[in-house]
Amino acid sequence: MAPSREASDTGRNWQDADAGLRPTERVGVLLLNLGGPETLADVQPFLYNLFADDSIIRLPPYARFLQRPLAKLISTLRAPKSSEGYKAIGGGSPLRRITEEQAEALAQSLKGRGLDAKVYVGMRYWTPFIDDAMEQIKQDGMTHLIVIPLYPQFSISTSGSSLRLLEDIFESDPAFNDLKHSVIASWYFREGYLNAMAELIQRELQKFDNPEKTEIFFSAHGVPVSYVEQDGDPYRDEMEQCVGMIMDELANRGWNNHFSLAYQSRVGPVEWLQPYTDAKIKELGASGVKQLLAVPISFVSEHIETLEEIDMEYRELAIESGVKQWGRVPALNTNATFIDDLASMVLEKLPSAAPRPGYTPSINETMNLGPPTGRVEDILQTYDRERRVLPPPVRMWEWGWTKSAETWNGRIAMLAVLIILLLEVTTGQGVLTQWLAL
Ligand SMILES: C=CC1=C(C)c2cc3[nH]c(cc4nc(cc5[nH]c(cc1n2)c(C)c5CCC(=O)O)C(CCC(=O)O)=C4C)c(C)c3C=C
Ligand SMILES: [Fe+2]
Repeated sequence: MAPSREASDTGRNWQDADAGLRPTERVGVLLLNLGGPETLADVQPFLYNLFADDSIIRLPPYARFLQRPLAKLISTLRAPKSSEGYKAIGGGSPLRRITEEQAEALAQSLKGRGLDAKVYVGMRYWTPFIDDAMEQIKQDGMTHLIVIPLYPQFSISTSGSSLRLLEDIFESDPAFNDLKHSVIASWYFREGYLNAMAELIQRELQKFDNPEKTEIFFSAHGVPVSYVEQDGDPYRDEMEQCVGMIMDELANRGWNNHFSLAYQSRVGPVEWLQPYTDAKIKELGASGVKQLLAVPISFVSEHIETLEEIDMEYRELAIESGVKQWGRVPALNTNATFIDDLASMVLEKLPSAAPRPGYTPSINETMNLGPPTGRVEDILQTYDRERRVLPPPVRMWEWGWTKSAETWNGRIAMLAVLIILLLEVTTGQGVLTQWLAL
Protein backbone atom coordinates (compact mmCIF):
# COMPACT_ATOMS: atom_id res chain seq x y z
CA MET A 1 0.00 0.00 0.00
CA ALA A 2 1.31 3.45 -0.84
CA PRO A 3 2.06 5.53 2.22
CA SER A 4 -0.03 8.65 2.56
CA ARG A 5 1.68 11.99 2.28
CA GLU A 6 3.42 12.94 5.46
CA ALA A 7 2.82 16.56 6.29
CA SER A 8 5.89 18.51 7.29
CA ASP A 9 5.72 21.14 9.98
CA THR A 10 7.27 23.88 7.87
CA GLY A 11 6.77 27.22 9.54
CA ARG A 12 6.63 26.02 13.14
CA ASN A 13 9.30 27.78 15.14
CA TRP A 14 11.30 25.44 17.31
CA GLN A 15 13.61 26.28 20.16
CA ASP A 16 16.23 23.92 21.55
CA ALA A 17 14.09 23.61 24.67
CA ASP A 18 11.10 22.52 22.52
CA ALA A 19 13.26 19.81 21.04
CA GLY A 20 13.57 18.22 24.47
CA LEU A 21 17.30 18.80 24.71
CA ARG A 22 19.27 19.50 27.87
CA PRO A 23 21.93 22.25 27.72
CA THR A 24 24.71 19.63 27.46
CA GLU A 25 23.09 17.79 24.56
CA ARG A 26 24.16 18.46 20.99
CA VAL A 27 22.45 17.49 17.76
CA GLY A 28 24.32 16.33 14.68
CA VAL A 29 22.78 15.55 11.30
CA LEU A 30 24.55 13.12 9.00
CA LEU A 31 23.76 13.39 5.29
CA LEU A 32 24.71 10.15 3.54
CA ASN A 33 25.58 10.17 -0.14
CA LEU A 34 27.36 8.17 -2.77
CA GLY A 35 30.41 10.38 -3.45
CA GLY A 36 32.05 10.90 -6.80
CA PRO A 37 35.54 11.32 -8.23
CA GLU A 38 36.71 14.92 -7.99
CA THR A 39 39.42 14.54 -10.65
CA LEU A 40 40.04 12.09 -13.49
CA ALA A 41 42.81 10.49 -11.42
CA ASP A 42 40.17 9.60 -8.81
CA VAL A 43 37.97 7.67 -11.26
CA GLN A 44 39.57 4.21 -11.01
CA PRO A 45 40.02 4.23 -7.18
CA PHE A 46 36.44 5.53 -6.82
CA LEU A 47 35.17 2.67 -9.00
CA TYR A 48 37.29 0.24 -6.99
CA ASN A 49 35.57 1.38 -3.77
CA LEU A 50 32.18 0.98 -5.45
CA PHE A 51 32.79 -2.54 -6.79
CA ALA A 52 34.52 -3.66 -3.58
CA ASP A 53 31.21 -3.04 -1.79
CA ASP A 54 29.42 -6.33 -1.20
CA SER A 55 26.07 -4.53 -1.57
CA ILE A 56 27.02 -3.77 -5.19
CA ILE A 57 28.71 -7.05 -6.13
CA ARG A 58 27.28 -9.80 -3.96
CA LEU A 59 29.42 -12.92 -4.02
CA PRO A 60 28.51 -16.23 -2.37
CA PRO A 61 30.31 -16.71 0.99
CA TYR A 62 32.88 -19.18 -0.42
CA ALA A 63 33.95 -16.64 -3.05
CA ARG A 64 34.21 -13.57 -0.81
CA PHE A 65 38.01 -13.64 -1.01
CA LEU A 66 37.58 -12.66 -4.68
CA GLN A 67 35.75 -9.39 -3.87
CA ARG A 68 38.83 -7.15 -3.95
CA PRO A 69 40.65 -8.70 -6.92
CA LEU A 70 37.37 -8.60 -8.84
CA ALA A 71 36.83 -4.96 -7.87
CA LYS A 72 40.35 -4.17 -9.05
CA LEU A 73 39.74 -5.88 -12.38
CA ILE A 74 36.31 -4.37 -13.05
CA SER A 75 37.33 -0.87 -11.96
CA THR A 76 40.38 -0.99 -14.23
CA LEU A 77 38.29 -2.21 -17.17
CA ARG A 78 35.55 0.37 -16.63
CA ALA A 79 37.71 3.40 -15.78
CA PRO A 80 38.34 4.54 -19.39
CA LYS A 81 34.60 4.62 -20.21
CA SER A 82 33.69 6.36 -16.93
CA SER A 83 36.54 8.85 -17.37
CA GLU A 84 35.11 9.87 -20.76
CA GLY A 85 31.84 10.71 -19.00
CA TYR A 86 33.54 12.69 -16.22
CA LYS A 87 35.70 14.49 -18.82
CA ALA A 88 32.52 15.57 -20.62
CA ILE A 89 31.17 17.23 -17.46
CA GLY A 90 34.33 19.18 -16.64
CA GLY A 91 36.73 16.55 -15.29
CA GLY A 92 35.00 15.40 -12.10
CA SER A 93 31.79 14.90 -10.16
CA PRO A 94 30.04 17.94 -8.66
CA LEU A 95 28.58 15.73 -5.92
CA ARG A 96 30.81 16.79 -3.03
CA ARG A 97 30.34 20.51 -3.72
CA ILE A 98 26.55 20.20 -4.01
CA THR A 99 26.18 17.96 -0.96
CA GLU A 100 28.26 20.37 1.12
CA GLU A 101 26.06 23.24 -0.09
CA GLN A 102 22.99 21.23 0.94
CA ALA A 103 24.53 20.61 4.39
CA GLU A 104 25.22 24.33 4.85
CA ALA A 105 21.71 25.28 3.69
CA LEU A 106 20.19 22.70 6.06
CA ALA A 107 22.20 24.03 9.02
CA GLN A 108 20.95 27.54 8.20
CA SER A 109 17.35 26.39 7.86
CA LEU A 110 17.54 24.61 11.24
CA LYS A 111 19.11 27.66 12.82
CA GLY A 112 16.29 29.82 11.45
CA ARG A 113 13.86 27.47 13.20
CA GLY A 114 15.69 27.60 16.50
CA LEU A 115 17.93 24.54 16.40
CA ASP A 116 21.68 24.91 16.45
CA ALA A 117 22.75 21.62 14.85
CA LYS A 118 25.95 20.65 13.07
CA VAL A 119 25.44 18.99 9.68
CA TYR A 120 28.00 16.42 8.47
CA VAL A 121 28.47 14.83 5.05
CA GLY A 122 29.42 11.13 4.83
CA MET A 123 30.10 9.62 1.40
CA ARG A 124 30.10 5.88 0.69
CA TYR A 125 32.73 5.68 -2.06
CA TRP A 126 34.74 8.91 -2.01
CA THR A 127 35.78 11.76 0.24
CA PRO A 128 34.61 12.85 2.76
CA PHE A 129 34.03 9.21 3.75
CA ILE A 130 31.38 8.09 6.26
CA ASP A 131 34.13 6.89 8.64
CA ASP A 132 35.70 10.36 8.67
CA ALA A 133 32.34 12.02 9.33
CA MET A 134 31.71 9.63 12.24
CA GLU A 135 35.17 10.35 13.67
CA GLN A 136 34.37 14.06 13.57
CA ILE A 137 30.97 13.44 15.20
CA LYS A 138 32.76 11.61 18.00
CA GLN A 139 35.31 14.38 18.46
CA ASP A 140 32.58 17.04 18.48
CA GLY A 141 30.81 15.18 21.30
CA MET A 142 27.42 14.94 19.63
CA THR A 143 24.75 13.30 21.80
CA HIS A 144 22.01 12.94 19.15
CA LEU A 145 22.41 12.03 15.51
CA ILE A 146 19.76 12.17 12.81
CA VAL A 147 20.82 10.20 9.74
CA ILE A 148 19.34 11.14 6.36
CA PRO A 149 20.41 9.20 3.25
CA LEU A 150 20.11 11.65 0.35
CA TYR A 151 18.17 9.08 -1.68
CA PRO A 152 14.41 9.68 -1.58
CA GLN A 153 13.70 5.97 -2.22
CA PHE A 154 15.40 3.13 -0.34
CA SER A 155 17.59 0.60 -2.13
CA ILE A 156 19.80 -2.08 -0.61
CA SER A 157 22.51 -0.88 -3.02
CA THR A 158 22.48 2.77 -1.87
CA SER A 159 20.98 3.70 1.53
CA GLY A 160 21.22 0.03 2.61
CA SER A 161 24.92 -0.13 1.84
CA SER A 162 25.68 3.05 3.79
CA LEU A 163 23.59 1.87 6.74
CA ARG A 164 25.43 -1.45 6.85
CA LEU A 165 28.68 0.47 7.07
CA LEU A 166 27.28 2.72 9.77
CA GLU A 167 26.13 -0.35 11.69
CA ASP A 168 29.71 -1.71 11.60
CA ILE A 169 31.05 1.60 12.86
CA PHE A 170 28.51 1.71 15.72
CA GLU A 171 29.32 -1.89 16.67
CA SER A 172 33.09 -1.53 16.56
CA ASP A 173 33.46 1.70 18.51
CA PRO A 174 32.12 1.78 22.09
CA ALA A 175 32.34 5.59 22.01
CA PHE A 176 29.07 5.50 20.05
CA ASN A 177 27.19 3.48 22.67
CA ASP A 178 25.63 6.60 24.14
CA LEU A 179 24.92 8.32 20.85
CA LYS A 180 21.14 8.41 20.35
CA HIS A 181 20.46 8.07 16.68
CA SER A 182 17.52 7.89 14.31
CA VAL A 183 17.57 7.05 10.59
CA ILE A 184 15.08 8.33 8.05
CA ALA A 185 15.26 5.42 5.63
CA SER A 186 13.25 6.94 2.80
CA TRP A 187 11.18 10.08 2.43
CA TYR A 188 9.81 10.19 -1.14
CA PHE A 189 6.24 10.51 0.21
CA ARG A 190 6.79 13.74 2.15
CA GLU A 191 4.75 16.76 1.26
CA GLY A 192 7.73 19.10 1.05
CA TYR A 193 9.63 16.83 -1.33
CA LEU A 194 6.54 16.21 -3.52
CA ASN A 195 5.76 19.94 -3.67
CA ALA A 196 9.34 20.78 -4.59
CA MET A 197 9.36 18.20 -7.40
CA ALA A 198 5.94 19.28 -8.72
CA GLU A 199 7.03 22.92 -8.66
CA LEU A 200 10.18 22.19 -10.69
CA ILE A 201 8.26 20.06 -13.22
CA GLN A 202 5.55 22.70 -13.61
CA ARG A 203 8.19 25.39 -14.23
CA GLU A 204 9.86 23.34 -16.99
CA LEU A 205 6.54 22.32 -18.59
CA GLN A 206 5.69 25.98 -19.07
CA LYS A 207 8.72 26.37 -21.35
CA PHE A 208 7.24 24.00 -23.98
CA ASP A 209 5.18 25.17 -26.97
CA ASN A 210 2.28 22.90 -25.92
CA PRO A 211 2.87 22.26 -22.20
CA GLU A 212 -0.18 20.02 -21.75
CA LYS A 213 0.88 17.79 -24.69
CA THR A 214 4.35 17.20 -23.23
CA GLU A 215 5.26 13.69 -22.08
CA ILE A 216 6.64 13.72 -18.50
CA PHE A 217 9.40 11.15 -18.61
CA PHE A 218 10.71 10.02 -15.20
CA SER A 219 14.14 8.42 -15.43
CA ALA A 220 15.38 6.58 -12.34
CA HIS A 221 18.76 4.95 -11.75
CA GLY A 222 18.28 1.20 -12.24
CA VAL A 223 19.23 -1.76 -10.04
CA PRO A 224 19.62 -5.39 -11.11
CA VAL A 225 16.17 -6.97 -11.18
CA SER A 226 17.36 -9.75 -8.83
CA TYR A 227 17.70 -7.19 -6.00
CA VAL A 228 13.97 -6.55 -6.16
CA GLU A 229 12.69 -10.00 -7.07
CA GLN A 230 15.01 -12.22 -5.03
CA ASP A 231 16.22 -9.98 -2.24
CA GLY A 232 13.13 -7.90 -1.49
CA ASP A 233 14.63 -4.50 -2.30
CA PRO A 234 11.67 -2.06 -1.97
CA TYR A 235 13.25 0.28 -4.55
CA ARG A 236 10.92 -0.39 -7.50
CA ASP A 237 7.75 -0.19 -5.35
CA GLU A 238 8.90 3.02 -3.72
CA MET A 239 9.84 4.48 -7.11
CA GLU A 240 6.44 3.69 -8.62
CA GLN A 241 4.63 5.11 -5.59
CA CYS A 242 6.78 8.22 -5.70
CA VAL A 243 6.03 8.88 -9.37
CA GLY A 244 2.30 8.32 -8.71
CA MET A 245 2.36 10.81 -5.84
CA ILE A 246 4.17 13.47 -7.89
CA MET A 247 1.60 13.02 -10.68
CA ASP A 248 -1.21 13.37 -8.09
CA GLU A 249 0.32 16.62 -6.90
CA LEU A 250 0.57 17.84 -10.50
CA ALA A 251 -3.08 16.88 -11.04
CA ASN A 252 -4.00 19.00 -7.98
CA ARG A 253 -2.32 21.86 -9.80
CA GLY A 254 -4.28 21.21 -12.99
CA TRP A 255 -1.71 19.18 -14.94
CA ASN A 256 -2.90 15.87 -16.36
CA ASN A 257 -0.09 15.11 -18.78
CA HIS A 258 0.79 11.65 -19.99
CA PHE A 259 3.79 10.25 -18.13
CA SER A 260 6.15 7.26 -18.08
CA LEU A 261 8.87 5.80 -15.86
CA ALA A 262 12.05 4.09 -17.06
CA TYR A 263 15.38 3.01 -15.57
CA GLN A 264 18.81 4.19 -16.69
CA SER A 265 22.54 3.55 -16.10
CA ARG A 266 22.70 -0.23 -16.14
CA VAL A 267 26.13 -1.82 -15.73
CA GLY A 268 27.08 -5.27 -17.09
CA PRO A 269 24.95 -7.76 -19.00
CA VAL A 270 22.58 -8.99 -16.24
CA GLU A 271 18.93 -7.90 -16.38
CA TRP A 272 18.18 -4.57 -14.67
CA LEU A 273 14.82 -2.99 -13.90
CA GLN A 274 12.81 -2.34 -17.04
CA PRO A 275 11.82 -0.52 -19.15
CA TYR A 276 15.29 0.75 -19.93
CA THR A 277 15.46 4.51 -20.52
CA ASP A 278 17.06 4.25 -23.99
CA ALA A 279 14.51 1.69 -25.22
CA LYS A 280 11.60 3.72 -23.79
CA ILE A 281 12.80 6.93 -25.49
CA LYS A 282 12.89 5.11 -28.84
CA GLU A 283 9.44 3.67 -28.19
CA LEU A 284 7.98 7.09 -27.29
CA GLY A 285 9.56 8.65 -30.39
CA ALA A 286 8.17 5.88 -32.58
CA SER A 287 4.69 6.35 -31.08
CA GLY A 288 4.69 10.01 -32.12
CA VAL A 289 5.71 11.84 -28.93
CA LYS A 290 7.11 15.21 -30.03
CA GLN A 291 7.69 16.96 -26.69
CA LEU A 292 9.49 15.23 -23.89
CA LEU A 293 10.42 16.48 -20.41
CA ALA A 294 12.98 14.24 -18.62
CA VAL A 295 12.74 14.12 -14.81
CA PRO A 296 15.67 12.53 -12.92
CA ILE A 297 13.97 10.96 -9.93
CA SER A 298 16.28 8.81 -7.79
CA PHE A 299 18.78 11.40 -6.71
CA VAL A 300 18.62 14.97 -5.41
CA SER A 301 21.82 16.47 -6.86
CA GLU A 302 23.19 17.02 -10.33
CA HIS A 303 25.71 14.30 -11.15
CA ILE A 304 27.25 12.43 -14.07
CA GLU A 305 23.99 10.69 -14.95
CA THR A 306 22.00 13.93 -15.26
CA LEU A 307 24.72 16.08 -16.79
CA GLU A 308 26.15 13.53 -19.20
CA GLU A 309 23.80 10.58 -19.67
CA ILE A 310 20.49 12.50 -19.74
CA ASP A 311 21.58 15.92 -21.05
CA MET A 312 23.86 14.55 -23.76
CA GLU A 313 23.22 10.88 -24.63
CA TYR A 314 19.43 10.66 -24.07
CA ARG A 315 18.76 14.10 -25.54
CA GLU A 316 20.52 13.07 -28.75
CA LEU A 317 18.69 9.75 -28.81
CA ALA A 318 15.32 11.49 -28.31
CA ILE A 319 15.95 13.87 -31.21
CA GLU A 320 17.06 10.93 -33.42
CA SER A 321 13.85 9.14 -32.40
CA GLY A 322 11.64 11.97 -33.63
CA VAL A 323 11.21 14.15 -30.52
CA LYS A 324 11.15 17.83 -31.56
CA GLN A 325 11.29 19.59 -28.21
CA TRP A 326 13.29 18.32 -25.25
CA GLY A 327 13.62 19.57 -21.68
CA ARG A 328 15.07 18.35 -18.39
CA VAL A 329 14.01 19.15 -14.84
CA PRO A 330 16.98 20.30 -12.74
CA ALA A 331 17.94 18.31 -9.65
CA LEU A 332 16.69 19.69 -6.32
CA ASN A 333 20.19 20.67 -5.12
CA THR A 334 19.57 23.50 -2.60
CA ASN A 335 15.91 24.14 -3.53
CA ALA A 336 14.46 26.00 -0.52
CA THR A 337 11.27 23.88 -0.19
CA PHE A 338 13.37 20.71 -0.25
CA ILE A 339 15.91 21.98 2.27
CA ASP A 340 13.13 23.15 4.62
CA ASP A 341 11.60 19.69 4.37
CA LEU A 342 14.93 18.12 5.34
CA ALA A 343 14.94 20.48 8.35
CA SER A 344 11.41 19.34 9.24
CA MET A 345 12.54 15.70 9.11
CA VAL A 346 15.28 16.51 11.63
CA LEU A 347 12.98 18.42 13.96
CA GLU A 348 10.34 15.69 13.88
CA LYS A 349 12.90 13.11 15.00
CA LEU A 350 14.16 14.99 18.06
CA PRO A 351 13.42 13.53 21.50
CA SER A 352 10.25 15.47 22.19
CA ALA A 353 8.75 15.05 18.72
CA ALA A 354 6.23 12.35 19.56
CA PRO A 355 5.18 13.11 23.13
CA ARG A 356 5.14 16.92 23.04
CA PRO A 357 1.73 18.47 23.85
CA GLY A 358 -0.40 19.21 20.83
CA TYR A 359 1.62 16.92 18.54
CA THR A 360 -0.55 15.31 15.88
CA PRO A 361 0.94 12.06 14.61
CA SER A 362 0.81 11.56 10.86
CA ILE A 363 -1.43 8.81 9.48
CA ASN A 364 1.74 6.78 8.84
CA GLU A 365 2.66 6.84 12.49
CA THR A 366 -0.90 6.18 13.71
CA MET A 367 -1.52 3.27 11.38
CA ASN A 368 2.08 2.10 11.42
CA LEU A 369 2.14 2.45 7.63
CA GLY A 370 4.88 3.41 5.26
CA PRO A 371 8.62 3.01 5.36
CA PRO A 372 10.07 2.67 8.84
CA THR A 373 12.28 5.10 10.65
CA GLY A 374 14.40 4.14 13.61
CA ARG A 375 17.84 2.95 14.57
CA VAL A 376 20.20 1.54 11.92
CA GLU A 377 19.56 -2.04 13.09
CA ASP A 378 15.78 -1.55 12.84
CA ILE A 379 16.00 -0.31 9.28
CA LEU A 380 18.31 -3.11 8.15
CA GLN A 381 16.14 -5.59 10.02
CA THR A 382 13.12 -4.39 8.04
CA TYR A 383 14.60 -4.05 4.59
CA ASP A 384 17.62 -6.30 4.41
CA ARG A 385 16.61 -8.86 7.04
CA GLU A 386 18.09 -11.98 5.56
CA ARG A 387 21.13 -10.34 3.98
CA ARG A 388 20.95 -12.95 1.30
CA VAL A 389 23.78 -13.21 -1.16
CA LEU A 390 22.99 -12.78 -4.81
CA PRO A 391 24.89 -13.70 -7.91
CA PRO A 392 27.18 -10.82 -8.87
CA PRO A 393 25.15 -8.16 -10.70
CA VAL A 394 28.11 -7.17 -12.81
CA ARG A 395 29.50 -9.76 -15.14
CA MET A 396 32.38 -8.57 -17.31
CA TRP A 397 33.32 -11.78 -19.06
CA GLU A 398 31.72 -15.08 -19.90
CA TRP A 399 34.45 -17.42 -18.74
CA GLY A 400 34.58 -16.20 -15.15
CA TRP A 401 32.15 -16.44 -12.28
CA THR A 402 29.08 -17.08 -14.36
CA LYS A 403 26.04 -19.25 -13.92
CA SER A 404 26.89 -21.26 -17.02
CA ALA A 405 30.56 -21.69 -16.01
CA GLU A 406 29.46 -22.90 -12.57
CA THR A 407 26.99 -25.32 -14.11
CA TRP A 408 29.56 -26.74 -16.52
CA ASN A 409 32.29 -26.95 -13.83
CA GLY A 410 29.83 -28.88 -11.67
CA ARG A 411 28.93 -31.25 -14.50
CA ILE A 412 32.59 -31.91 -15.42
CA ALA A 413 33.44 -32.55 -11.75
CA MET A 414 30.55 -35.03 -11.41
CA LEU A 415 31.63 -36.82 -14.60
CA ALA A 416 35.22 -37.05 -13.30
CA VAL A 417 34.01 -38.58 -10.01
CA LEU A 418 31.91 -41.13 -11.95
CA ILE A 419 34.90 -42.12 -14.15
CA ILE A 420 37.12 -42.51 -11.05
CA LEU A 421 34.53 -44.71 -9.32
CA LEU A 422 34.05 -46.78 -12.50
CA LEU A 423 37.82 -47.32 -12.84
CA GLU A 424 38.16 -48.33 -9.22
CA VAL A 425 35.21 -50.75 -9.42
CA THR A 426 36.35 -52.34 -12.72
CA THR A 427 40.12 -52.59 -11.96
CA GLY A 428 39.99 -53.00 -8.19
CA GLN A 429 42.72 -50.37 -7.84
CA GLY A 430 42.64 -46.72 -6.81
CA VAL A 431 43.22 -44.17 -9.57
CA LEU A 432 46.33 -42.70 -7.95
CA THR A 433 47.83 -46.19 -7.62
CA GLN A 434 47.20 -46.79 -11.35
CA TRP A 435 48.80 -43.44 -12.32
CA LEU A 436 51.82 -44.08 -10.10
CA ALA A 437 52.20 -47.54 -11.67
CA LEU A 438 52.38 -46.01 -15.20
C1 LIG B 1 19.51 5.83 -6.34
C2 LIG B 1 20.56 5.96 -7.05
C3 LIG B 1 21.52 4.89 -7.37
C4 LIG B 1 21.38 3.49 -7.39
C5 LIG B 1 20.17 2.67 -7.02
C6 LIG B 1 22.63 2.96 -7.82
C7 LIG B 1 22.93 1.61 -7.97
C8 LIG B 1 24.05 1.11 -8.64
N1 LIG B 1 25.05 1.84 -9.26
C9 LIG B 1 25.99 1.00 -9.84
C10 LIG B 1 27.15 1.37 -10.55
C11 LIG B 1 27.63 2.68 -10.72
N2 LIG B 1 27.06 3.83 -10.25
C12 LIG B 1 27.84 4.91 -10.60
C13 LIG B 1 27.62 6.23 -10.35
C14 LIG B 1 26.51 6.70 -9.68
N3 LIG B 1 25.46 5.97 -9.14
C15 LIG B 1 24.56 6.82 -8.57
C16 LIG B 1 23.35 6.50 -7.96
C17 LIG B 1 22.85 5.20 -7.80
N4 LIG B 1 23.49 4.01 -8.05
C18 LIG B 1 25.08 8.15 -8.74
C19 LIG B 1 24.41 9.39 -8.22
C20 LIG B 1 26.28 8.08 -9.41
C21 LIG B 1 27.15 9.24 -9.89
C22 LIG B 1 28.17 9.75 -8.94
C23 LIG B 1 28.90 10.90 -9.56
O1 LIG B 1 30.10 10.78 -9.68
O2 LIG B 1 28.31 11.91 -9.97
C24 LIG B 1 28.99 4.43 -11.31
C25 LIG B 1 30.13 5.30 -11.82
C26 LIG B 1 29.83 6.04 -13.05
C27 LIG B 1 29.82 5.14 -14.21
O3 LIG B 1 30.84 4.48 -14.49
O4 LIG B 1 28.75 4.99 -14.82
C28 LIG B 1 28.86 3.04 -11.41
C29 LIG B 1 29.80 2.09 -12.08
C30 LIG B 1 25.55 -0.31 -9.56
C31 LIG B 1 26.30 -1.56 -10.02
C32 LIG B 1 24.36 -0.25 -8.81
C33 LIG B 1 23.51 -1.32 -8.24
C34 LIG B 1 23.87 -2.53 -7.99
FE1 LIG C 1 25.10 3.94 -9.48
